[in-house]
Amino acid sequence: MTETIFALASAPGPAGVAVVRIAGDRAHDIARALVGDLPKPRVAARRLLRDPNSGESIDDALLLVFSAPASFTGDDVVELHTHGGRAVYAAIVRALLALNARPAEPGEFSKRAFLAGKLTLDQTEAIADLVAAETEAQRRQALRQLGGALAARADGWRASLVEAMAAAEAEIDFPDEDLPAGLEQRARTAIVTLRDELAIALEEGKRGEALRDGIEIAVLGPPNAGKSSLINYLSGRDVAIVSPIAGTTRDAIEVRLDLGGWPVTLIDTAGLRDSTDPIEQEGVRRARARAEQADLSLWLTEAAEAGVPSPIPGAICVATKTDLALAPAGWLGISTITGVGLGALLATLEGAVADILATSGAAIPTRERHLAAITEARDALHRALQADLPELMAEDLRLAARALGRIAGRVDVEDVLDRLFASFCIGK
Ligand SMILES: Nc1nc2c(ncn2[C@@H]2O[C@H](COP(=O)(O)OP(=O)(O)OP(=O)(O)O)[C@@H](O)[C@H]2O)c(=O)[nH]1
Ligand SMILES: [K+]
Ligand SMILES: [Mg+2]
Repeated sequence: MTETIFALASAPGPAGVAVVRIAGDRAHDIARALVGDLPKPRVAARRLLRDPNSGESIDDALLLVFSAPASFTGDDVVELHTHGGRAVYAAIVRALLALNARPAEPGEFSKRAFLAGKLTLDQTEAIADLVAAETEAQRRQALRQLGGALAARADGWRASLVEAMAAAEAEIDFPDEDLPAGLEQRARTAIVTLRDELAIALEEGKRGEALRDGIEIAVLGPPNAGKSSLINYLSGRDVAIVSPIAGTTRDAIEVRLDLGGWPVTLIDTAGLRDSTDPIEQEGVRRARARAEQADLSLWLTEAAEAGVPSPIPGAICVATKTDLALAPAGWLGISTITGVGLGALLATLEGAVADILATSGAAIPTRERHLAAITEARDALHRALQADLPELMAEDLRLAARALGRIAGRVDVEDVLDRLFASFCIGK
């Protein structure tokens, strides 16, 4: 018996269409109380939605019915495609509450889908990532994971452990027998290969995680270098105050950008200089702190004064205001007034970001949770190779398999479920 839950599956209106999802054992009965007879499963039909108590019409809607187990959550599901007005939704909520359906908790639909075996745990995470994806690269990564690529890879790792485990178990069960020569060696080779593959996956996973979060680029330089002008130019908006007064920017200002498909946060900062103004000093302190956290830094200096090398190690050096003076050799020259050099700057940034984020396109780990499981497995394999008793080796191999099983949610799921799904939005 599953409780019947409901939620708005689309963004809150006003909108052309809103989708209300109802799932649970009484979903079909509840829908019948709202519309009368139900269409066949998976065949859309137009119905008048009525309040079951007053009989008053609520909306002219499209109805989609799914029967357990052939639905997203695995139980009976009804989708109401209504007009996307707030009052329409409010009236539907009143009717559903009166029919004893309950508002869904965040992530509850996905959680049910996982518990019904419709999706692996990492696939449910991929849904959350796909919903949150802002750029092409993020969308592709989430879609790969939704397709089950990561779960399949983790299952492959577990499968390759089986041979090693069988060898260790054989030594435990038949300690005095002549086991086939090379059995132990084969097991060791399998463990070493897997351990190295996990180490690579961990490296890739850092990129996978970074792609979910986006790359931070700090824009640094002396006062009046044109930092805020560049931020405004690249974002196409007037996000930061620009003025001829040195020390205009105080707080770090963040702008999210889609840089050729890569998610990037540009950070405008206070011009770096020694100042006696305590507020400006605080701005300079914040600028330096952000520069240290950032994945990439741009060092901007007016072309007329760009002889001095950048004090920020590894920064991309940009000479500004090239409409007034020539950029020195080795510096990227830009002018936000004429637009000269900005295409080249964007291309340079895109290349640098791609260097940080580009992955093999394979099923890479994307979350801290995945990385923790892989780290645990790698460490267990490392211990297994050092074990001098087959019992100890077998135990470490079991621990490694268990850790890898956690990625897709095949083992030990209870402790992660509530935390994971609570971070989803309602209706997912
Ligand atoms: N000629 C010319 N002037 C520019 C250019 N870019 C910015 N400026 C001017 O330079 C002055 C300073 O620009 P800002 O963008 O405020 O410089 P900033 O580096 O953010 O300055 P602080 O926030 O004070 O550190 C403004 O008067 C801008 O209009 C450019 O490409 N050419
Ligand atoms: K300024
Ligand atoms: Mg500024």
